[in-house]
Amino acid sequence: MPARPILELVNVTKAYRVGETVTWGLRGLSLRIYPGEFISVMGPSGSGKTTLLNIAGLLDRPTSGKVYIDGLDVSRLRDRELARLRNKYIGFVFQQFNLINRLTVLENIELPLIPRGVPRHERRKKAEEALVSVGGDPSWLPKKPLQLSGGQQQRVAIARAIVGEPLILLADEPTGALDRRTAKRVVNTFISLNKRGQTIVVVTHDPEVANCTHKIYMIRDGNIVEVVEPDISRCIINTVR
Ligand SMILES: Nc1ncnc2c1ncn2[C@@H]1O[C@H](COP(=O)(O)OP(=O)(O)OP(=O)(O)O)[C@@H](O)[C@H]1O
Repeated sequence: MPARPILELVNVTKAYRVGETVTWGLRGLSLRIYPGEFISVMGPSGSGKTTLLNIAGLLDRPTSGKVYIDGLDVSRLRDRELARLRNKYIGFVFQQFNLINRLTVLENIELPLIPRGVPRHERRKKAEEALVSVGGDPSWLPKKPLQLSGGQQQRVAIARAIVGEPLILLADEPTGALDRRTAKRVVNTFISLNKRGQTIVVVTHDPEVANCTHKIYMIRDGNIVEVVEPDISRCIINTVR
């Protein structure tokens, strides 16, 4: 295992204040993720999984504690610097697809490549490759997201997350909206991305998805309570159902 984690959370808390009420999303969580790892996070509803991904993905800041990306303390960075790091390091698949409905599928997928100055024809090629690799069809490219089914939209969102070859892919319930056959394809995509070195963190309620990863972090009340060894024979791609 390389010495330096690609992502490290140290004693991270997150408090949500609504009026007088404070809800704790995370309560002093620490976590290290090394390059090439493929991990999953499971836990009951409200345990802090989405909060964890938002903080790890630099979409939100902790109330206290430290977040390091590739050894860099991101706590003091301004929003613009955070956004730059996010574009370079992180691909995000959201529970709700979060596609931009007035843009075409192609325009959605190529978005992360625009700040990097990738020429138009190359953006198109990479976008098409990313879409096909997650089981999508090139005929979707000129369409608007709302002309596609929910499962198709989620595949577009995954294509957008991987098109820029991020160092870390963070996925929040990536198969939740997909039928089983499509879910298998998406998990296969994650597995082959990981084999090519992609670091992946997947939040999932589905044990058949978690069992395809290398390590399962169980989270409860804003903290990791257990690390479980997956059973690969119970990975969705190895089940006949
Ligand atoms: N924006 C917010 N404002 C107030 N409380 C919030 C906010 N976001 C999350 N919380 C609270 O923080 C805690 C953790 O929420 P989080 O969404 O991270 O859980 P989760 O494990 O992802 O849940 P689920 O599986 O239902 O998506 C919950 O008690 C939740 O109500």
